[in-house]
Amino acid sequence: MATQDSHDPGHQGSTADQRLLDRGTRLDTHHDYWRVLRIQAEFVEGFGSLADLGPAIAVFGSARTKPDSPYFQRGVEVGRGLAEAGFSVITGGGPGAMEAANRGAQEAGGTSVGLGIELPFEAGLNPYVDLGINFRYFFARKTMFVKYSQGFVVLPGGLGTFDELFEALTLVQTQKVTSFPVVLLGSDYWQGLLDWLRDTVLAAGNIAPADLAMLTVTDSVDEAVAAMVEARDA
Ligand SMILES: C/C(=C\CNc1ncnc2c1ncn2[C@@H]1O[C@H](COP(=O)(O)O)[C@@H](O)[C@H]1O)CO
Repeated sequence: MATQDSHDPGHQGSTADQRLLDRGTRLDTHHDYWRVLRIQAEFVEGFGSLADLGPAIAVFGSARTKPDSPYFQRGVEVGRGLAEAGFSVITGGGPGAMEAANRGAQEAGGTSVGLGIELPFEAGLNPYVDLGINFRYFFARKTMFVKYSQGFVVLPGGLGTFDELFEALTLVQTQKVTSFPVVLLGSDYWQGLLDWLRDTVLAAGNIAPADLAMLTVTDSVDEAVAAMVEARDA
């Protein structure tokens, strides 16, 4: 199923998130009352569509990863490996690393899920999504990633990927979710972040050693899949 109803006629050129959050509209309380109903509907649709998904892993990574990048290939492999291990694969439904993981999952016969987001530059769901939902609001969509997955595999990415990664880490740190493996795939890309977290953030006392231990960095797709299987079967 792929719903494509996120556009609001009469609001061409802006997104629902902008109308909720952007300067000039923040104090628009009259419309905000009605927005609450749309936000509620988005949660209802997400919960309704994903409730029967079964064990799933979310794969994140850059929307800009090109098909000729080694990380695109790794995305395909991780999608395939997770599907072969019995997981549904959830991504942001967009291009790049998301498309790669959806493709691997679909080609392996797994359930390939895309949680798209309404953006000013519309890209639409990638063609490898079997179960697709388009969200207007980032925060509703982010709830779905965490609620319906049992762990995250994170390929190299930018701000959107960091947002998803650090939200998961914060939820684990504050024990809002427990037993939630987070694997960073690609040591050449991620090791610098790990070094900074250890040498600067941990050294400043702003995180605990246990917080750093939440993260596994690997170059092995098999190891990433194994970490998810181990947490599922524990
Ligand atoms: C940039 C382009 C299209 C963007 N389309 C997206 N579609 C769905 N989800 C997206 C998109 N862009 C970002 N996201 C979310 O953030 C993560 C990737 O962000 P990053 O900044 O690229 O790392 C991703 O996991 C999505 O959930 C046109 O090429």
